[in-house]
Amino acid sequence: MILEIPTGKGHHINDINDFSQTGTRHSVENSDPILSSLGDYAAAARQAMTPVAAAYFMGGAGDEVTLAQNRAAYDRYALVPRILTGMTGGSTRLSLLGRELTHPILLAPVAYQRMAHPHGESGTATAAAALEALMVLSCQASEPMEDVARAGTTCRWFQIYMQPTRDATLTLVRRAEAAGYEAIVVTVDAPISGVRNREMRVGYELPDGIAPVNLQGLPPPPPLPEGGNAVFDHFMANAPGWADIEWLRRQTGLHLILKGVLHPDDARRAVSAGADALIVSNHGGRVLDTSVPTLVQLPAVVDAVQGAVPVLMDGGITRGTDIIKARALGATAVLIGRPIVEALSVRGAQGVAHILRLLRDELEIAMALCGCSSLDMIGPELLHEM
Ligand SMILES: Cc1cc2nc3c(=O)[nH]c(=O)nc-3n(C[C@H](O)[C@H](O)[C@H](O)COP(=O)(O)O)c2cc1C
Ligand SMILES: CCCCCCC(=O)C(=O)O
Repeated sequence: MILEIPTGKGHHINDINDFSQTGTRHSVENSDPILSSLGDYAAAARQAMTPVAAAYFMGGAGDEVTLAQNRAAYDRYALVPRILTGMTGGSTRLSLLGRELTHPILLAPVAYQRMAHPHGESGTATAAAALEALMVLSCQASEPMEDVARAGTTCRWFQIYMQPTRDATLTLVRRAEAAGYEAIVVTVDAPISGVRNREMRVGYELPDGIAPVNLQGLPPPPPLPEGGNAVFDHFMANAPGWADIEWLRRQTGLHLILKGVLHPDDARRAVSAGADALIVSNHGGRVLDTSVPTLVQLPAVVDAVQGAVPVLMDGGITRGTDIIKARALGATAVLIGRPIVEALSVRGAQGVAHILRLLRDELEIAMALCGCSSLDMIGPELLHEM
């Protein structure tokens, strides 16, 4: 399936072989094997990416236990489908923070997408808009947030890490407001990078020409004091706390979403602090290895917030049936991370559009086969825990 996607820049993306200045090691021709699942794209991405880019985009922290278990958690549940339910008027529609969405598949914030392909975040945004998928842009994007917002009308959530100073955080938020973003997603599970052994083994560093352009000009962390501890006195010297979330809540009228919530007590605290939604996430197993798989922890967070705010989740989603299972355990919507950059590296924006189409199709087919004509019909009674 070849998709022609308007880039928003007056031409169509058809040159999938322009791999200059990226972490992609060879071109992928249109005649390459048919890619029919997100797993097929992951396998193709292993060939398409340089070892350095693959270590960054596909790796996790430590022994990658959480990375593997995020995915394995879906296989612990079998589906118990219902029959003869009728599907008239069926759809995957939902409402989320005042927006009507045609399906519950969001694009997670993923940094440095131009390292995967020159189409970068703008290409992803174009594909997301074509497939009506809400996209979250990383503050560590390799393109200016204003350009990406222009490239795709569904790129409307902006992710931030709390910066070393409140002024710097506000600078990002004000830019996002001005660019038309509707939500600030604050990632709270990575005040410091995890132990990325896979990256260390290949000597990972950003290639020339790829940079976190939206952070340029903002103050770096304070220097390491003489005799100080690198973790506590340098990287974590200005680590954010709940007071900073409450402060940020007062600074902006945009929706405020906390990403990286796993403990039910933190979920309750986030709601009290004014969060409009939560994302159950362990950063795709990239930060604290052996942290709990997200699907395992999702029900506790859903139970803790008692419907006060929508609970989204990410981690390991590659199949429509995964989305059904997440939804059955209380997720309003899901996000995908690695599949975006895997598809991008293989076929640029066309690849991203294709995996979104594949996942939407799989979700619709799985719903139909489970006897669910709407997302609201998906409940825990569909699951058998093995
Ligand atoms: C290469 C890469 C870069 C990421 N960059 C960010 C980021 O800048 N901000 C953020 O909040 N999460 C980031 N994440 C985490 C994702 O948003 C998401 O939580 C995770 O990828 C979901 O798991 P999945 O990859 O199994 O779908 C990144 C993930 C990957 C794989
Ligand atoms: C302090 C953690 C920075 C990580 C930046 C990008 C990211 O979230 C990821 O690679 O994962």
